[in-house]
Amino acid sequence: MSSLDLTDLIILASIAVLTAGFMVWRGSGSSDLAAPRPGVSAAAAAAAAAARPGTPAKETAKSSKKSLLALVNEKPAGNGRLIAVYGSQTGTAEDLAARISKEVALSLSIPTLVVDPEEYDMSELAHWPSGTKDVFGFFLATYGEGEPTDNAVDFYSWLMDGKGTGEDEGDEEDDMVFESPLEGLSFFVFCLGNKTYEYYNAIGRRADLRLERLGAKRIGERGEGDDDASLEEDFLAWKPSIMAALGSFFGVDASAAPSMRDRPHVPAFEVIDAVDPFDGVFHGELAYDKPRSWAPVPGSMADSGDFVVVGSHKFAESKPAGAFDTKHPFYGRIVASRPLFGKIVDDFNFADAQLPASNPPQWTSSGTKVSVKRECFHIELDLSGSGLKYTTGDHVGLWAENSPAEVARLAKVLGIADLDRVIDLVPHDSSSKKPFSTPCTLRAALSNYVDLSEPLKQFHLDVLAKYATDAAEKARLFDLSEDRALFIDLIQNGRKNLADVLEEFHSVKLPLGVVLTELLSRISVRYYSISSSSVEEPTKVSVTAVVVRYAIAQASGRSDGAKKPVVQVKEGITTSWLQRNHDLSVSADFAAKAAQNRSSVPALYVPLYIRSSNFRLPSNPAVPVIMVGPGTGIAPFRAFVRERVLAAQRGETVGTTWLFYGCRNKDLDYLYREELESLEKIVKDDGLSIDLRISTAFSRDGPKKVYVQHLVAQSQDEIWRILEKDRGHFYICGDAKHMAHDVNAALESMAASSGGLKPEAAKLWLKELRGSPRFAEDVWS
Ligand SMILES: Cc1cc2nc3c(=O)[nH]c(=O)nc-3n(C[C@H](O)[C@H](O)[C@H](O)COP(=O)(O)O)c2cc1C
Repeated sequence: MSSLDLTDLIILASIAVLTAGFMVWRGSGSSDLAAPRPGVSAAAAAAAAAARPGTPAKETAKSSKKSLLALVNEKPAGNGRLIAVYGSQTGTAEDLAARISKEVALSLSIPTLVVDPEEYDMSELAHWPSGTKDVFGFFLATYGEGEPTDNAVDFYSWLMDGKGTGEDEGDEEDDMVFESPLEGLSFFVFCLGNKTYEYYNAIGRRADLRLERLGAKRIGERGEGDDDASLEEDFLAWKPSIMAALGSFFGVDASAAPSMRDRPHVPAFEVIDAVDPFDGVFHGELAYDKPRSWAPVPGSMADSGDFVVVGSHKFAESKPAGAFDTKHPFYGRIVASRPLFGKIVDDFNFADAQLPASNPPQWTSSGTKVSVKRECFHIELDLSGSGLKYTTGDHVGLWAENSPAEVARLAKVLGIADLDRVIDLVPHDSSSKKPFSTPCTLRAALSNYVDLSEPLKQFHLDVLAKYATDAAEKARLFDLSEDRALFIDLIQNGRKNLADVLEEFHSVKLPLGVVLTELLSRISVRYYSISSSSVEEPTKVSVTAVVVRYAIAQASGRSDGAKKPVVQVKEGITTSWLQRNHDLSVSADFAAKAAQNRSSVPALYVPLYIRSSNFRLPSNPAVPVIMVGPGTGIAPFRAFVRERVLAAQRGETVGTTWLFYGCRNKDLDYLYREELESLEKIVKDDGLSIDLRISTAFSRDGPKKVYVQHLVAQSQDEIWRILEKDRGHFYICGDAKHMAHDVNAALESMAASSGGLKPEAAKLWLKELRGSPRFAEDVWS
């Protein structure tokens, strides 16, 4: 097997995960505090209490949004403010909004506020008083087919049609329905998107134009970030222009501010020993007002065929009433789990790097070669008791946990001796919201609340420099924070996280508050295409996940560092956590462990949420379907195929059900092979009324690489007939950048050769098909 470059690997390994997520902890935290412990000042305790988010997020969802206009009165009048609004799913837009705000506060000494539009009544923008000299900065990500993020849906819909119905696209006639034009508003926009998607940065662009048309005053050029190339680079290139525009808007000369090196760092939060809370301590639960207690209930889990059935106890939560949502995930139990790959590795060659003396368990090495284990799991999660429902084709969101090994590594470099210490957070500025539920143990904070796997950004190096006690280390960290090429070479290319850098720079002594709230971001939700059918298994969802795992060479960041880079294996936070859950579920002593009553979240109970999608089977099973889903792109199609075979077993007439699947080797990574072959056999043996076809492409089994788009091209006459004559449906799931792009190209050339259309007409045909309900894509890049 040849070696892969990092981009290939990340694409391969992240297949089936649709990253998304947001504001997990907003609205959590108890409003009650017991008397302070000795050693904790009453002021600190009061500040900690004040920082608890007051309004539970659920209430927000019930349209009791906070008044945006109330913010006008909250801060003393002066030079105005920057109010940074973010539409974010996986946290990038939120992070950029916070970074600009911090820089404006530091360089321009202008007060700032970061606003989640889901929490506020954004329609009050129409009444924003022009005398405030405030600026609104909108950081808006685009998803799906040009859609806003979940937390920006209401705001965007209001902005586009003035009514909040989202039915219009912000046309001129919609201007009329606005209660008043937005003349009082000054604004700028930064768009977050990815060029591989058809609707690149659609939301930010539309919002920018619409704000202007409604009379708002744009104070600086729109920024556009492309996640396919480097969103961070785009942001850094845009930032100076917007800082200059903000400086002139506020009438502040930023060049008069002290240089970054000379500015002291002011921690956003301080960590204190927790005030004894009578409500208890959070042990990693997400987004609840109070810590939860868990009690085992008798009875064993149902057997599920040939799957491994895990444990025999079920825990009931002392659960919060009401519906679950992304801010209040349900804890579902992993009830079955099985590996899907044979013995398979990815090889990496490091000609001039140093391999560690002992190999971690997931890899072997010989000479200059490192072989990393590839793993893929089918994992089933129990929804019973939650009231959560799903439809085949939906996504399930999961919130992962950091690995205990990574927690221990970071604890060691930070000098944390007691991970069971119960802590609370005290904000520097009383309006700052705590990023996660407290009081909690340090173990919970480092395991469940902050993401230890994320590579550091360049501005983090400036913070580290300020806490370095050794002069040479300090100077080097400042250099790394200022010299982009040096940073890319020595930090970014090695995807170094906080522990990696702290292991090199020993003199950095970081306050815990800075670590937990500024250098590490919260663990965000990752969405997976559900691979079970809701008709067949209404109270269980399954995911199909490849573990993200790769070897990387890390060059030393120190000025006096070793010449040879050191090889390290990195793992994705969510998929490696799924793998650990799998290992635990099959471990011999698990049942005994699971039987213990626990105050923390019991093992194998995972926070989850169902997100509905437009990826749907036709309601009439007689309508033919063609599905293209290589790798873990097969996930929703496993469900589609099972559901259609079930319909045939129930006596219904089912149309052509044609799956195009591709992977490397038939015997190693053909996902659900046995299951699919057995379904084909059932169809044949029982004479079911379904035309089930499975076409496979194995890229590494033969002399020539064969991919799904080649199979589509080979069958183009038949596919053309199914789509045009039989009005069949066409689905694609998997990698957006290469596979989906190539399959679309194959469809266009099919329209020309099988359909006899001229090139322009073939283009138009594809465009119309893509815009019709007979076409759906569930893709990621
Ligand atoms: C499932 C998925 C769908 C996406 N759809 C689009 C899209 O239609 N247009 C676009 O420009 N970017 C799209 N993106 C890219 C995101 O907008 C981009 O990664 C952005 O940085 C995410 O910001 P956030 O972390 O704040 O949510 C998509 C990303 C994912 C994971």
